[in-house]
Amino acid sequence: MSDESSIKVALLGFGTVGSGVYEVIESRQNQLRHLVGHPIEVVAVLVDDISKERKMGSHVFVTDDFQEILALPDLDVVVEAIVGVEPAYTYLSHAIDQGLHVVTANKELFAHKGFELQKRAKDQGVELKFEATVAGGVPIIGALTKLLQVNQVLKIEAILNGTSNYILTKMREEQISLEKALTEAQALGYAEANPTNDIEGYDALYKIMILTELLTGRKVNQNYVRCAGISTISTDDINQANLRHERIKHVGVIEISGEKVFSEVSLLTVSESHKLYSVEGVDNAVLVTGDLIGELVFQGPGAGKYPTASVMVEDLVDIYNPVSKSIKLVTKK
Ligand SMILES: NC(=O)C1=CN([C@@H]2O[C@H](COP(=O)(O)OP(=O)(O)OC[C@H]3O[C@@H](n4cnc5c(N)ncnc54)[C@H](OP(=O)(O)O)[C@@H]3O)[C@@H](O)[C@H]2O)C=CC1
Ligand SMILES: N[C@@H](CC=O)C(=O)O
Repeated sequence: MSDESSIKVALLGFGTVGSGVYEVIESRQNQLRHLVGHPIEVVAVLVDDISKERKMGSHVFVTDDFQEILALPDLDVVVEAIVGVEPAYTYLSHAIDQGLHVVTANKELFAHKGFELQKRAKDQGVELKFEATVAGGVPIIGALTKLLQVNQVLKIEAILNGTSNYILTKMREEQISLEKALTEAQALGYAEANPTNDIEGYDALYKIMILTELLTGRKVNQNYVRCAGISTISTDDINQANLRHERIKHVGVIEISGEKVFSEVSLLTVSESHKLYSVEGVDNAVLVTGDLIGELVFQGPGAGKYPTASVMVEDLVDIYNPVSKSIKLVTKK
């Protein structure tokens, strides 16, 4: 790539997340150019239904055929925000085999095929970034992989589904039904295309699988992780807990002791002294216990257009940013 040429990006998906990534890239051109030394340009978008009206520049090539994306000349990166394991796995495998870098937000895909994709990317010498797959806008993958490399992570306790936390908060604060709160979460762009994944706990389960794999280096079988969602919770349950100064939270846990690893997603009733008690609305929070550092808390928006686009564009910059790639220790004279 010459100094003048742009970094060419294809977006897979133009829903809540994909359109957010597009808008951030468009609106932060100067900053991105400064960070990576080149303009970043979205040249193509893959969607399911090409007849839908989209807010994007007329120069962007829109298609429902992934082969047309792969055939584009000089493409550098594929940013994926579509839904489910397939066809995303096939698309990203082909992209990697063609030498393209990949940024993904697709947790269902990454929980089931992250291992295979990472091996493929390593073999091809391309970058595969997946910060957006866990905890929305909270950069927990980067924190665990870049900032906690020396620590032994012993435990993670986390609220990982923004939609469930939003629903539980609204049910308590406004005494509305789960269904009504879910409709609001969908309108705000927090929920999955199939919201069963949120309220039955699968979305948080995928995130726990990804974190467990990251920490242990071992592939996780979904069937070995117990998973419960919030679908059975009523306002009555929430009010009963409230009377005891407790809150019901949807929590994923990972405990690591030597070779033993325990992971699960369940409902937890927490008292006021618990760090997850005051994590409200769409926020996620990840409590990390490291053997050297003790307990750390990472908290922030766990879903939504711009928080998710934020971490994806940071991932994109991280692939190219010459500063982060070339930090060297300076010897004092
Ligand atoms: N919403 C959020 O807060 C977060 C979502 N994610 C993940 O990001 C991904 C996208 O989520 P979100 O933007 O909310 O979902 P949306 O349903 O809003 O958007 C999905 C997009 O993908 C396109 N699409 C779906 N299936 C296909 C397919 N087979 N081929 C081509 N295009 C397809 C849709 O096309 P069309 O527009 O034509 O329907 C749409 O543009 C998911 O994997 C989700 O789990 C991750 C973190 C946060
Ligand atoms: N539906 C998910 C979106 C982000 O991962 C959630 O609510 O957390």
